[in-house]
Amino acid sequence: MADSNEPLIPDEHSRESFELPEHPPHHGHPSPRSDTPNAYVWTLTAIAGISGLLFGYDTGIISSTLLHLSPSLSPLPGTELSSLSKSLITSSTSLAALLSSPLSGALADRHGRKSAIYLADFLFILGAVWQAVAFSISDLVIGRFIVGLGVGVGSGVVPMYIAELAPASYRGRLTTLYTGCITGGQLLAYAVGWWSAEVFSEGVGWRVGVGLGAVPAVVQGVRLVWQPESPRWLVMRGRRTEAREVLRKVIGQEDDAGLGGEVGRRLGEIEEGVKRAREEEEGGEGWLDRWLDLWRDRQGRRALGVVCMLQGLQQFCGFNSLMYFSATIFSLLNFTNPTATSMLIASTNLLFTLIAFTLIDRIGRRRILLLSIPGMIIGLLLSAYAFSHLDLSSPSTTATLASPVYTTTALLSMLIYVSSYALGIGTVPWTAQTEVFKMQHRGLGNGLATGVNWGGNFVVGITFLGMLERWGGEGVFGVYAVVCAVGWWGVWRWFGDRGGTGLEEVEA
Ligand SMILES: O[C@H]1[C@H](O)[C@@H](O)[C@H](O)[C@@H](O)[C@H]1O
Repeated sequence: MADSNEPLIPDEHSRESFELPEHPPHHGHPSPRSDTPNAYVWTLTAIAGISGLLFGYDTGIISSTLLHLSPSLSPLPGTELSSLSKSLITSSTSLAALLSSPLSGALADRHGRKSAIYLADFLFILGAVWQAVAFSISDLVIGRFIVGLGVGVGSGVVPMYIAELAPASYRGRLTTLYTGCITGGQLLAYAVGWWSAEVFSEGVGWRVGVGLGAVPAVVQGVRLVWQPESPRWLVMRGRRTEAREVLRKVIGQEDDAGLGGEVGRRLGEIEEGVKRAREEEEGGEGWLDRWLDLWRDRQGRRALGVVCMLQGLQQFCGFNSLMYFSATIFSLLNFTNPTATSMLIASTNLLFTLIAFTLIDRIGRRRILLLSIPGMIIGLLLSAYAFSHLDLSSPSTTATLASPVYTTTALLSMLIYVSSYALGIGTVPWTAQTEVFKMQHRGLGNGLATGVNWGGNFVVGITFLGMLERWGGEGVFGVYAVVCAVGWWGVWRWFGDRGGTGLEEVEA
């Protein structure tokens, strides 16, 4: 159990106190090695990160798409799409991601990380084309569902793939780059949605927007041919020579044939980890066996609980209500250009994710969360206060027009919330879930935690508008503030920090 006397923000140098509860102690200080990634590792990360870009693009494009569907897909000419249709179109993607992500880990363990990314690309392309040529709402829902299957597989596998290629002391930064790709994809989607609506006629612009999602998937699919498998997966499959070759390139040193150099040392660590994983594996290799094995293992169970808590907090804090509906909120608040204002939110998300990129390995995952979640709570409470003075029932009420102080406060408070979110909880769960599991549980654990993420995403997407109608902005943001406060306590109580340690040390 976590020591209740443990300092809230432990000394930077006492990384042992960041351990997961009841995690076996390290043998000595896990001094981070200064193994700066070379150009090859950056390139591999960038190519893998295209999956994150597609995740962001395909979830972000829906906000502008919803505004322009009516003439072409309305059941009757001149009618608007119903809220139910809009909700189905929006949340079919997260529902599909929820279904596919838990399976992605087993797939990646059995057929390799690369095969899973290929599958995701195929689904991204098929789904994009399907949406672009949709002639009914159900066509569009199916297209968005297919894309969602791809998003689920990609988000379950890519952070793990990046972490398995990354040098230990840069792992946080490189996996944060993945989140940077997601937030960049969201911003890109807003920009493309705006541009395509300006340039193309009604009924065509949104098709261009959704169809363009196929392009990055084609680029990634082609470039993936030259991408290596993860060295850990190769060792797991007994393909030692290939693993050695990948490590040689990743480390950027000539192979020392086991003469004590970095390549031999890293390969030895991985082999040791795989050996231990095999010894510990009680059951067979099937999905159910792995699940039972993870569940029976005390540390595995706890690791799963902690990363599911983090992924749950990332979603139930309500952030994606802004990603999906900020344009709607800003038009209700009578902003002259709601889309541009939404882009401000998306840009802030991207900017602060990039700042997190520079901080995460230096400050540590636990500390960055403990410092940033209070910022989210302040932003949400300020939002609740501002919304309690605003009337959302009609876009042009005089109450709204007469309250520039409150609309400005609402916008500023959202910016405080988004920037604090992006610094910590928007990023850390993706990194943490690649770090806390033993090798034999990693694929499954990642997949399950990603499933929790998408479950939360789905729930927030489907409930937000209803809650807003029923409780008003002050009620919804108040609830999200309570979730954050409980989450802060959960992080303080249960979350350790694995920054700077080799993935194999999880086995130790
Ligand atoms: O890490 C990402 C990122 O924070 C995105 O902006 C958000 O939309 C996703 O749900 C989340 O998983």
